[in-house]
Amino acid sequence: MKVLAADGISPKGIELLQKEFEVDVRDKISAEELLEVIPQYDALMVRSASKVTAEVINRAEKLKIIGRAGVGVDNIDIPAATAKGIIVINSPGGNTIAATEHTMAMMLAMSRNIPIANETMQKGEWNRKQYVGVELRNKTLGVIGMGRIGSGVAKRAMAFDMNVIAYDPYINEDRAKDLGVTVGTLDDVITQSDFITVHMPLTPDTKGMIGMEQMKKMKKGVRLVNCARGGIIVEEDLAEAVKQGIVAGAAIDVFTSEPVGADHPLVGVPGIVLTPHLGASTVEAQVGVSLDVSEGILAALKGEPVATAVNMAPVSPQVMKVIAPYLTLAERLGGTVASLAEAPVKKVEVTYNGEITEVNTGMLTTAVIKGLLNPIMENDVNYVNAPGLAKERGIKVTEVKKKEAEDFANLITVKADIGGGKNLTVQGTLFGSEARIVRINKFRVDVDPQARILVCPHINKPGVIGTIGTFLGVHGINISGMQVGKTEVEGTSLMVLTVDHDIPASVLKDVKGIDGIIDAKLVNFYAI
Ligand SMILES: NC(=O)C1=CN([C@@H]2O[C@H](COP(=O)(O)OP(=O)(O)OC[C@H]3O[C@@H](n4cnc5c(N)ncnc54)[C@H](O)[C@@H]3O)[C@@H](O)[C@H]2O)C=CC1
Ligand SMILES: O=C(O)C(=O)COP(=O)(O)O
Repeated sequence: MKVLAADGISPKGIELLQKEFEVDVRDKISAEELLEVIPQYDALMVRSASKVTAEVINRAEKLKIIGRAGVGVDNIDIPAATAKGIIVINSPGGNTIAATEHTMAMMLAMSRNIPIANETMQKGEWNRKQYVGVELRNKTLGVIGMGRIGSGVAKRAMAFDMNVIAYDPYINEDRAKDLGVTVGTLDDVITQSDFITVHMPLTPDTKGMIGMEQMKKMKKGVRLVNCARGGIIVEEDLAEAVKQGIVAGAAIDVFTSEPVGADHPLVGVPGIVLTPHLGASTVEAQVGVSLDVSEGILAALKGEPVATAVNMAPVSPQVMKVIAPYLTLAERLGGTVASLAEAPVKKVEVTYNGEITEVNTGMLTTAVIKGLLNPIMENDVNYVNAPGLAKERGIKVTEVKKKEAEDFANLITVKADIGGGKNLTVQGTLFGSEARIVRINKFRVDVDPQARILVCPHINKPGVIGTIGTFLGVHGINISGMQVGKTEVEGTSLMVLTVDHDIPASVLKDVKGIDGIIDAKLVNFYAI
């Protein structure tokens, strides 16, 4: 498989990927070049420079994952990627400290005139009078967006004896209060702050959130910081507000369109400190994001789920720890149902019993669907596209949780409605770390869901098992394991044979014709 690492990704993660894949490193790649080369690649790694548009995504032929070595994914067309079943991952925490510290650096640089003082001194001037600054102590800092970076900035600002007031419509107020932050409305932050810093993603809601109207309501002498995304503060309005003295100063790291040249409205305005999107540019952050995303790509290309996927329901590391051992089991239960079903599945009910019910099992249900659809779909089914594909095919998926354990400490039951009043049920559990199918319909079994199994309900009479063994032997198919499941239904049993070779359709048809065999279905776990 081939990976394209664009935009100057740290070599640390690339080295990790090179152990398994061919990696092409293109630190600078134009939009045209990206469009031209993308069909070759299975994975793409970017920072903020490359724009992964719908056109790029639709041009891709093999692309399975886009890794953003950083936080903001506004340069990636997520709906287009999701529609194509392409996983998009980022590194939500890899550059938090870097961006937090850069925000503090920008606030201090702006309030103490450091950039201009340095610039003039480098020219041989000694201007002490001209560059009198302001202190942070006892000032109010308004933080808009109290996520990872916003909280980090608030914490550090308090160490500078600033009062912090925050606005975030999705904030956990207890957490903010624990930090010692006052929670207010957007208007409170705008009217009460001496410094305002923004730390939210660029969305239709946040775009242009701070324009001339808001700036006119701000305190005299207010200073603004944007180390989040260009466009949250309207650039032309900010330039004008600083020129007119409505805003005393600004420190800006990010721009609506990057890179920025001398013609940008914020360039050359006295009182505005600019950096060329350096928030994440520390050695430590770049190693961190590169490793995070490379590990995610390695996992995704092996078909494993990635907790940092942004186009899937998020899964916390704590939940992931609980559910990870069950993912393969869930997928194989889904695959078993697909292989045993005589008619298209209309509804799937996934029931969880035992301790596992204490966490969000959404990803396990997605794993069941992935397993159910993979054997029957032309294209790869993954954690991103599985729910949408099930919906498209009209398969209704429900989840049931029952705290009480049944015969096993934890149990997953997949019940499929295959129409005509018929259901198919497969149950599985973990014995230690080993997956086991413990029931198929009414038959209690103990099957290792590996390789290939032949599932044969049959009449419980002498000779049936021997006949099938001999028949498969004649066709060169070796049996390496066998189980006979009990049932309350008198006179019938279920034989599950682990076979070392594929069974051609014609042989399978003849197996069904053996006296006493009710049915014969092959479950090929290699295809699930
Ligand atoms: N300059 C740089 O190099 C870097 C910039 N960033 C940018 O910083 C921003 C924040 O990053 P993180 O703190 O890691 O993200 P985060 O996801 O932890 O926090 C974002 C916060 O914004 C809040 N939010 C969303 N909509 C809002 C609204 N309408 N009004 C107020 N708050 C709103 C969310 O509730 C959340 O708490 C992102 O845009 C990211 O791209 C991140 C890293 C480096
Ligand atoms: O992580 C983010 O959101 C950033 O803005 C960092 O961008 P970069 O990777 O430095 O181009």
